[in-house]
Amino acid sequence: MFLDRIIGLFSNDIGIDLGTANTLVFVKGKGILLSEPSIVSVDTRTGKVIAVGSESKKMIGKTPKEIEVIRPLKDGVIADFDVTQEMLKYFIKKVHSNMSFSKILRPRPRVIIGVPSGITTVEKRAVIDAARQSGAREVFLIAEPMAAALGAGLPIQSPGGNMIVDIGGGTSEIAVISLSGLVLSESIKVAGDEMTEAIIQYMKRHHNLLIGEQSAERIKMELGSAYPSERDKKTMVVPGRDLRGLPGSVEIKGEEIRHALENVIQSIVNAVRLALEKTPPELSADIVERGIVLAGGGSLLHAMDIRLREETNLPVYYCEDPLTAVAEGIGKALDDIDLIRKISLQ
Ligand SMILES: Nc1ncnc2c1ncn2[C@@H]1O[C@H](COP(=O)(O)OP(=O)(O)OP(=O)(O)O)[C@@H](O)[C@H]1O
Repeated sequence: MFLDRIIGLFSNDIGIDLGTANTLVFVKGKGILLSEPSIVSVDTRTGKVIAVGSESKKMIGKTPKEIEVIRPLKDGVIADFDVTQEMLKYFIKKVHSNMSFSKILRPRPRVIIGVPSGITTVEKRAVIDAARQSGAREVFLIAEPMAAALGAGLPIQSPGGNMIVDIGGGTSEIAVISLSGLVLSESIKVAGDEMTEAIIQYMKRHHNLLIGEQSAERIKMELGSAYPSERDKKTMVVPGRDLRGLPGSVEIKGEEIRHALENVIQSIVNAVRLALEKTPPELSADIVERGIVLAGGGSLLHAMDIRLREETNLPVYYCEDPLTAVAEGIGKALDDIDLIRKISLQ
């Protein structure tokens, strides 16, 4: 116990938003020190990790066959345990490498990790084990929508309904929070990455053009939208490979991409409606007044707020920075051990 406290003094506690698309690390007292894609490149002959994070993302679609670019998380949960552990180890080491004590002592931080609210017991164990084996001395898990609500500055500890819609890469989570607890949560495995995939499939089916994930993501950000607007008229020339395998390009319009994304968006809208239907009436009244708060990178799809406003007849707002809300929320929890104990999932 005493030794643990001494070690704690030398270790900067950290919060990790372990996302399907991006991992963010918040260091207590310092803020978000790392934000990198959750991607790892592995040499398949030796099993050795070659690159992690941003370095690895640059390799997508450009590697020789002996290098595999892996996303160790799928749908918000660990799909490849060993690679996730390597990635966590690398990120934890990276944020600690600038701190002088770490040259003398191996840091053993307390770690809080944001996970999807629908996580199973087995998946929880996998996340905790990965963090422990990456050097954590104590691990707490908190539900991503709870962390996002904290990060967005919602009054989660007071009696009153707060609705947060967190659209990430792999999961969309809708939660109603009151008195530091999740009154209800809906978690669906449909979010930003499904939008990207829908664009890849659309280009293949309607334009006979094969495009990579990075091009599809760019189209989503520059042309995609969730509601009719001026963007419908915007055009873009997309390079790719035709079905014969030859390089080619096609001009596409915003309106087409809006239609290509429709099924994915409708699934998210349906999940929000379902959550609203399940919300106890007393809390519904608060949500009518306070509105719905949007977080997560997927919510940045153009006009997502307008679409949800139209579909629910409720006010819908973005939190200050949707991409960092979960990490900021975990950061706030790091300052308050009582709050951590109250909201942690274990
Ligand atoms: N401007 C934008 N427009 C549309 N989508 C965007 C935009 N910016 C980011 N995204 C999408 O947001 C997603 C990543 O969001 P985020 O980093 O919140 O997810 P994550 O936390 O890694 O995922 P999860 O919570 O599901 O584990 C990606 O699908 C990315 O393409």
